[in-house]
Amino acid sequence: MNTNTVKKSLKDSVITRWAMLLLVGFVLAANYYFYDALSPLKSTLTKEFGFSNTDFGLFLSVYSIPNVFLLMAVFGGIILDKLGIRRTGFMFVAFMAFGALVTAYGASDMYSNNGVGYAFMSSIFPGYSPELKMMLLGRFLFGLGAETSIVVISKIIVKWFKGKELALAFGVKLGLARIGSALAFYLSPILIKSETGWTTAIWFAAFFVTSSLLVFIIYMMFDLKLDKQVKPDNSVSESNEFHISDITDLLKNRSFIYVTLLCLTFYSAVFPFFSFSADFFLNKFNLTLEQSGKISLLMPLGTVIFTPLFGFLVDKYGKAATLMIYGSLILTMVHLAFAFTTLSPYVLMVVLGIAFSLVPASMWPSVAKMVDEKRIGTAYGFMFSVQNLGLWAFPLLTGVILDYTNVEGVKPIDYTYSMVMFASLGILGFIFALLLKREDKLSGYGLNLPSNSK
Ligand SMILES: C[C@H](NC(=O)[C@@H](N)CCCCN)C(=O)O
Repeated sequence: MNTNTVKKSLKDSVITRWAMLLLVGFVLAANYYFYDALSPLKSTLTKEFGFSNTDFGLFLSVYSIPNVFLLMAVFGGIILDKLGIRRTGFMFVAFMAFGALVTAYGASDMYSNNGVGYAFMSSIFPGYSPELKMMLLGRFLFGLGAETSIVVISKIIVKWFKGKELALAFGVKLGLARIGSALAFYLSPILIKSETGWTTAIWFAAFFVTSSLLVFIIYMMFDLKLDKQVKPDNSVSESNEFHISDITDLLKNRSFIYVTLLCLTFYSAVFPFFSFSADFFLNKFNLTLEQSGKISLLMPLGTVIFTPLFGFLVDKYGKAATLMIYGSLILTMVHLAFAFTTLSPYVLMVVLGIAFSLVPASMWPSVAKMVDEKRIGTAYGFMFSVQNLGLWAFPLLTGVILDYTNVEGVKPIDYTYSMVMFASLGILGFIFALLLKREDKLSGYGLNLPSNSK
């Protein structure tokens, strides 16, 4: 046997690795679809179950509770680095599907007509409707599974693409996720009008997530095959002991701290805003639900094009640290424009899509430069838990601000103060992006260098 022969594995085949990306992209699209599917239904939930702005904010933010207060994304990342992609992925995608089904059940007539759990939910916290409580439980379980499954998918991308087209792959992966969000804003307002009742919109979302579990099982077969090729005797598993120093080392790494804080502030100014955006356009520009839903979906649609494009540019020319600064600045300007001008929301949402491509396309592959691949699950999990603090607090705060600054039942709802809050988060993100770039000169991770030069 010629010992100089370099053994080819599945990931050396361009077609196979991009096919893997499509498989896990489907799982991610389903995840994002469900996350956003109820946002265009805010006014329907108010009509059907009497949700206030705060109730709606609570419903959005309960997604993050397991990840912030039970540190599930951190534990998920540690479990991932220890148990490996297949077992961890299966477990958390299954949680996500179960949570989605419970949410849909909570909104269904089956449940309202004294279905399983109705009596119990009626007996606790009587200030909240039984529907809201069951839906909160479902979204809690969904969030528990959804965040760690994004960590798993990020690790899958690093596994197949590191040293190759990593930033482009992250960009395409995020593009697929955003197609899920865009579809949600497009389809939900249509599905609520369906003959089978408005809850069809939620059931459809829940079945989409459930189907993604089957797709993940298909991915697992390829993952197993790759592991057998890369570790032929299969005796060395992916598992790895976790040491507390894995976390303390991350906390001592200033670049990692800045990127985590940027992640927290930037995403807190995007996802919570996005969840309220259909209602915001409806109120500020006096539009119908369908019109405002269509404006909202311009942002994720824009990112479908721009994120892979910026990913490609980051791979080829670098400049990730600089692009994160521009992204945060643009984000701030868009929120200020939403707050104080009547500039076309169509244009502003596309510009927001550019900001929301610049930062993610640069941020996630940059982490792979700062952290060893064996610890990447822990690192992404940690970032997600911190970020979820924002995804928990800011939808809630938005709802509270809206209820506080508006008279109940009076339309249109004024969003100015909420938009100022989002713009302030953008400014903080801008500061952390500047600090990250400065730190990179000292640490030498080469965040501004092309992907394959590090
Ligand atoms: C990769 C990144 N996703 C996240 O940061 C998630 N923790 C939050 C997802 C919440 C909405 N689905 C992204 O989408 O850029």
